[in-house]
Amino acid sequence: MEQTELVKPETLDELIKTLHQIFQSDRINVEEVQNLMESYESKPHEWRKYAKFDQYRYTRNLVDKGNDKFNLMILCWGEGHGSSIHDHTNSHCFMKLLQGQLKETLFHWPDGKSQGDMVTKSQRVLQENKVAYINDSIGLHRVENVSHTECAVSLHLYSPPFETCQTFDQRTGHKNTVKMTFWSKYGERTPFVRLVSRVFNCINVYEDQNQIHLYLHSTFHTKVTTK
Ligand SMILES: N[C@@H](CS(=O)O)C(=O)O
Ligand SMILES: [Fe+2]
Repeated sequence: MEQTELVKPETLDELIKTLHQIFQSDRINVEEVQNLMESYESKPHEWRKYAKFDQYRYTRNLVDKGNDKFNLMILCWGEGHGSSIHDHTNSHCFMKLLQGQLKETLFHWPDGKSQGDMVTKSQRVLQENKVAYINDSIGLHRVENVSHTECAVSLHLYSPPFETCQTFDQRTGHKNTVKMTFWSKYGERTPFVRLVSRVFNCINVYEDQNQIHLYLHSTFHTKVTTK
């Protein structure tokens, strides 16, 4: 496939600009995107504002909507955090390590007949600045920050964008459809129910594991946490 000469992006903004150019075309050259993302050298001060962590699980933070051709997001993985085994809803998925290390385990799709554990295909540890690629024809995966002392940050590009995926039970291969949400968008924490905030006359509502935080209107912003 034809490839334009790509200049190494010096900043995250330059990388995003070039991604916009590449994704104008309807045909995607996976190697080209992978090389481009790999050539950007991670500089924490450029992405720190998007990197919002949660205590309990990995977070998904939207960086750019790519003219609706792709979603670019930063995922933040605390010590021991990991994803369930999941698919990528017929999209391309590129994952670049911005900080730390992540273990990726690939699985075969369950065949629906055999009982028992899902079959592992391969496993690797991704190092800083490296880019992994997966789509549904390659298989399913689970990503984990196995470190007990270091967090990890990764940059994900999905094209076309998707909002639901399927997760799989490793022991049985049974699947569930799940909705995927953003912990923050463009560096701002995502309110979780706008309606609730109107009813309760509060500024924002955030869900955080099984706690709900209401930020109430008052001279001083009051935080109320419910169980
Ligand atoms: N695909 C996952 C992250 S990962 O485990 O590849 C997600 O978008 O949440
Ligand atoms: Fe994934």
